[in-house]
Parts: sequence; C-alpha cells; structure tokens
Amino acid sequence: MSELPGIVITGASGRMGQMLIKTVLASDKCKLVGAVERAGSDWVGRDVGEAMGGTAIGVTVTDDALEAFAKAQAVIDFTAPAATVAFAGLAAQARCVHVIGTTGMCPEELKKIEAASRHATIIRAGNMSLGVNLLTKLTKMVAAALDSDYDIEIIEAHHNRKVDAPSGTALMLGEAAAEGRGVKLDDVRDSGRDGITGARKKGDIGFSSIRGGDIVGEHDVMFAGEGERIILRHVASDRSLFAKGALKAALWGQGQKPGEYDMLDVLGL
Ligand SMILES: NC(=O)C1=CN([C@@H]2O[C@H](COP(=O)(O)OP(=O)(O)OC[C@H]3O[C@@H](n4cnc5c(N)ncnc54)[C@H](O)[C@@H]3O)[C@@H](O)[C@H]2O)C=CC1
Ligand SMILES: O=C(O)C1=N[C@H](C(=O)O)C[C@H](O)C1
Repeated sequence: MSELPGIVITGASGRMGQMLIKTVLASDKCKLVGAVERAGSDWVGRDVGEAMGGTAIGVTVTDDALEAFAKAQAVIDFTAPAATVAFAGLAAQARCVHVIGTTGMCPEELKKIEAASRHATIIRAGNMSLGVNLLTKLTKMVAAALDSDYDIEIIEAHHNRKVDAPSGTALMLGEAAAEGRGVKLDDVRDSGRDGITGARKKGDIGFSSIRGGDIVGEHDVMFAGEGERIILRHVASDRSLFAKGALKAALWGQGQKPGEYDMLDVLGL
C-alpha cells in the first residue's frame, strides 16, 4: 500500500488552523506531518495535540516552515497575506501542493502568488465551500440574464475578529457578477459608501460589510430592480465546511501540473 500524503497546516493556532488540524486527523486519506506558527507564538515547541487541549499526537509546532514543508506533500495555509506570499516560495522549493485560503491579498501579493505557481501547484480560493462555489456560477448566470436596470449589491457578514473587507468570498461573487455582465470588476466596484456619496452609478457593483459576534460567514448577492429584488444567499454556520473543502483541494492537487487553480477546478463546476 502506498504512503498517505503528508499535510502541513500553517497558522496552527488560528480559528481555521485548529479546524484544519482536526479535519486532517479525522481523515483516512492523509496524515498530519507538520504544524507551523509564527515565530514568537507560545504554541511553537509544543505538541500540537496538547496545545489544542487534547492528548499528544507526536507533531511539534514549529516556526521553521521550510523544514516542515520538506516532509510534506501538501501545505494548507489559512494565515495572513505576507505569510502566504512567503509560504508560496517555500512550498515551491519543497515541491508541495500549496492550498491557499488566506484572503485580503493586494494586487502585488497576488502577482507573487501567480509567479510561484509557475513552479508549483497552487489552489487558491476566497471560499473553499461547495455552496459558495456553486453560488458564483448562479451569480454569473443571473448577472448575464439581467441588464444594468438591476443594481447588483453584495452584502457580507463575518465575526468581529475578521481583519479584511470586503471578504474574499464577496470579491469572488463580485468577479462572477462582473464576468456575467461582461465588465471588469475594477471598473465598476463600489465599496465602503459613507457621507454624501451621490446617487448610485448605473452598472456599479456595490459591496457592504457587517462585522459582529461569532458570525462564521454570510453572503447575499442582491439584484435590485424596479418593483422586485432577487437575492442569492449562502450562510456558513460551521468552519469545518471550509476545512473539508481545503483538504479535498490538497488531495486533488497531488499529481497536477504546476499552475494556479481554484475550487471550481477541484469541484469540477
Ligand atoms: N478560503 C476560505 O474558505 C476561508 C478563508 N479564511 C481566511 O483564512 C485566514 C485566516 O483566518 P482565521 O483562521 O479566522 O484567522 P486567525 O487570525 O484565527 O488565524 C491566523 C493564524 O495565522 C497565524 N500566522 C500569521 N502569520 C504567520 C506566519 N508568518 N507564520 C505562521 N503562522 C502565521 C496567526 O498566528 C494565526 O494563528 C483569513 O485570511 C481568512 O479570511 C477563513 C475561513 C475560510
Ligand atoms: O475570515 C473568515 O472567517 C472567512 N473568510 C473568508 C472570506 O474572506 O470570504 C471565507 C469565509 O467567509 C470566512
């Protein structure tokens, strides 16, 4: 029997990091071979099972990402933009599939990820759930069917610890809507209205962000016309959804040619 693929989780102590570790440990299709945290974290040097409040599992949290990646076939990375850019270079060096869930990357950071994908298999998505990826298809379809008499507004809600806005998912949905309309999102994006904004510009795609409590992630795509509104909605109530999608991506990526892929590729949508 061949060896199961080894997975490293970065950002091990984070909300998604801990969920990913539990998901990998529960799977019979892969094994956990590493857990990475930032230098200075009090998790570094501890057994990750114990750090999570359980029993030891024989994997020590490290801040030496390259050393951890060298033992793995895939890295699942839900951390922060600067860390993810650095990990992309290291994953390419270690010949690991790099699954990126991190959101909030600026255009320059995205270019660096694209450059790393010339030498490595990268799967990146602002949302790893089946439901949201299906919603992008529906959004594109509805946007293509309706003209600009229907105003498109994307409303997202997340917990009070989220640091980026609009969410990665909202931007994915915005891209899908723009694609359906045959325009570039950058040309029609309207985020963060405040003060005397003037009337809404026809054809714009608006974004609004709510932050509060423990909301896992909720997204509405509203098509507001005269006398009617169509609203497409996704509600995530459990982070395991994202972790399961990310693990599916890590396994799908084994043996794929270098390049940047997304969850539509993984899910065959
Ligand atoms: N694509 C998707 O399906 C989803 C994406 N996300 C995204 O994942 C990211 C993380 O989200 P959360 O887990 O909620 O955040 P979090 O703040 O709970 O966790 C981030 C972790 O990354 C660690 N980290 C930061 N820099 C690091 C470095 N240089 N080396 C190693 N570890 C480092 C932090 O110490 C922290 O433990 C965010 O960008 C979020 O938007 C979250 C959920 C789903
Ligand atoms: O930070 C989060 O929590 C989430 N981030 C992703 C995003 O930015 O869309 C995905 C999910 O909504 C949860």
